[in-house]
Amino acid sequence: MMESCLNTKAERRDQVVVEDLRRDLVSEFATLTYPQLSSADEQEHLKVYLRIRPFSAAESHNGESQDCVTIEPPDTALLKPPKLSLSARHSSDKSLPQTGQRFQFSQVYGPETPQRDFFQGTVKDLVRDVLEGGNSLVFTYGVTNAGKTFTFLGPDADAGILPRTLDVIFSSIGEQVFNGTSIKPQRCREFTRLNAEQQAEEAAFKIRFFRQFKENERSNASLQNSTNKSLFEGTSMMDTSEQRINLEVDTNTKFSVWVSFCEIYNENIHDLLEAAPSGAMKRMNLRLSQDIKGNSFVKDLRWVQVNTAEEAYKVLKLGKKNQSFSETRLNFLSSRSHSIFSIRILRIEDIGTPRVHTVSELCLCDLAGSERCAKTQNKGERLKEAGNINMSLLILGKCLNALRHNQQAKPPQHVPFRESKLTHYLQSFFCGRGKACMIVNINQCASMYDETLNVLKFSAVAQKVVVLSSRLPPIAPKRSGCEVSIIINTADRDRPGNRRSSLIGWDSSLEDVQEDEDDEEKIRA
Ligand SMILES: Nc1ncnc2c1ncn2[C@@H]1O[C@H](COP(=O)(O)OP(=O)(O)OP(=O)(O)O)[C@@H](O)[C@H]1O
Repeated sequence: MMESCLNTKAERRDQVVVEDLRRDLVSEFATLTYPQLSSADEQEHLKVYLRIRPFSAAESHNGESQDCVTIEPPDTALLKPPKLSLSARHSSDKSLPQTGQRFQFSQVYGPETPQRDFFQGTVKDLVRDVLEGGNSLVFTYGVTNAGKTFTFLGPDADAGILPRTLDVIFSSIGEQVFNGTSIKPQRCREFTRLNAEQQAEEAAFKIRFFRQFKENERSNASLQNSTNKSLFEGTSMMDTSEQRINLEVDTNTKFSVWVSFCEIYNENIHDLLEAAPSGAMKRMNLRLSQDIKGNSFVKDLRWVQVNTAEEAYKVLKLGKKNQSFSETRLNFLSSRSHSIFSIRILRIEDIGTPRVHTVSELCLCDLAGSERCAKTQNKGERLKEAGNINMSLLILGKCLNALRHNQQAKPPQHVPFRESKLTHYLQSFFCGRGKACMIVNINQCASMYDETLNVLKFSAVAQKVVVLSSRLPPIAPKRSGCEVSIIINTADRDRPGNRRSSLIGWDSSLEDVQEDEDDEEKIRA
């Protein structure tokens, strides 16, 4: 973790003026603490988009195409059981739909939808939001082999939402990239200033990191295995030709872009930007922490400053290489972990000592697919992975159900966010940190009817969840927690008469992040 510029805690405490501290905290909590929403809060339903993938040649050949899914544009899908499905054969079970069920979404995208249209209809607005200082979460949901990774990442020649997001961010920022290296995001909404030594460390990491990329390019050229090749080939950013977003900012406004990439694998969090250790060495487990506003963040996760879309894309590719994939019976390249790629944007007024105005985040999660173990015939490690994947998705479902319940009825139910790492991490996005959008992927195969029905039922609940989105004002001079980092790090901090003392108090309370005790025990064991 970055060091604060004040050296000792005692030094900080000496300077706290209690009344100032109280005033700062009151104004912070008045606007930030949910559920006491202020007028600046927005409430909207979780956006849920359905994407139906096309049949593969083998699926068509094997009679999987039985008109199970019909689209009723623009937002409805009708699911009918295939004639030969297990459910249809058990006609005595009256609880099973025999004529079909309709499900409504924010929008339904059919199998012929190009990646570009899908991106523009779903995620592009969230990219605009993050450039304007908002926070957003995008997550994919669906059974294994339904097209989540295709939608999220896509092949190099047909980029998915994530590479397109990177492209739009950098084409919109254009020349206004902040090339300085002295400011780094920290925790959730804070940032810190780096001293010369820390800046040199960051630069050295980046050189080492991108050197790996060159090495991969070389070894990739000699790869015989088509599985690995399809994942890791493509070393340059494709031209997605996405239209830039017009940002109305003056020439002194600059944007500093940082990315991180981690996975949740068997309930452990791994940094995908750290190379996987060789041999019997285990990956380091990272911990979830919370700032005092209740926002979760991964402690000690590596954030890399990227100045171009190509750099960001390389980070994505290298991280992907470290992710846990395996071949399963249903998907030859199945994600066995939930991967979380986060983009943080610091909007900076770059005159004299640069001042950070907002820290915003777009978090993109490609969730591993739920699966029926009988169908996948998984054993050993694959079975354990599947158990963990299914468990965390089940808890996500429970959380959405409880949120939905609490919005409709009393007494409120406990929302079990803490029962899985995934939901614990995502919690703040459902509780006021920003907007959330879910992408549901299905395939239309007759043999997947039961799973598809479950996914669509899950989506129907999600669609009704209301997400609270606190539109945080830009960082106000000498008031917010973020400003603290500037104040305590600037050279003029000892000038008499400023209100630094109360802000220092706020900062030291931010140091007091909560650790997940279970994790700590696990790591010790
Ligand atoms: N819209 C699409 N157009 C063409 N092919 C697609 C589309 N969506 C998915 N596919 C293909 O379907 C197969 C499965 O897709 P993908 O690997 O994205 O599934 P997944 O849901 O991520 O699976 P898992 O959860 O097991 O990782 C891949 O071969 C992919 O190329």
